Amino acid sequence: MKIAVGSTNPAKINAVEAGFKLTEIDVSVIPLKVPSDVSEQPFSDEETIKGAIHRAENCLKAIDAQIGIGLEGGVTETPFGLSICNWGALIERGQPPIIGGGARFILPEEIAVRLRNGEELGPVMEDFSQRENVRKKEGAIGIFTNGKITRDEMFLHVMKILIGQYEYRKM
Ligand SMILES: O=P(O)(O)OP(=O)(O)OP(=O)(O)OC[C@H]1O[C@@H](n2cnc3c(O)ncnc32)[C@H](O)[C@@H]1O
Ligand SMILES: [Mg+2]
Repeated sequence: MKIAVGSTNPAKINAVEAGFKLTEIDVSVIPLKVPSDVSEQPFSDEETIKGAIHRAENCLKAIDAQIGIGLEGGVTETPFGLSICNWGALIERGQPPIIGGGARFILPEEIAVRLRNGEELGPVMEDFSQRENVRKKEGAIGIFTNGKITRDEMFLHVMKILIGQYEYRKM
């Protein structure tokens, strides 16, 4: 089965491949650079979910895959500080989107301040950690959890939530 993923970020692609490896479904995963049609740095759950859905929809418009997947990273304000939020959408052609979210934590205030001033988390994390391509590797979550949970592990969890719901719908 052809599965199109609306990203070329290896942290996301690895998670999609690892997610389907846990199933009986034989897939070929096709990474596609498609627009999310939301801001580069989504700033609410709503905007982040929209980004994930748009990526999945735009995949299905771009090629003849049976399933489109969108994974989107964002942040959202809470009474306790700015939280990371990550959302995924799995769309089977002709069906409504299946949606699921990822693990969260509150960002240190020095990072949050920079995002509220319009910077993007990816570059801020590179600057803060003095490491390159953080968003494609461990991610902010990897750095601030001391490597306990990396960005691809977090997205793998999202993929399990999506694929599990997809299987449940088929039962
Ligand atoms: O190529 P794409 O698929 O766009 O992958 P991305 O890394 O840019 O990921 P998103 O667009 O989904 O994430 C939105 C923004 O948040 C950043 N971001 C999200 N989670 C992150 C994390 O864990 N570590 C570093 N940057 C992160 C990312 O760089 C973007 O600025
Ligand atoms: Mg991006």
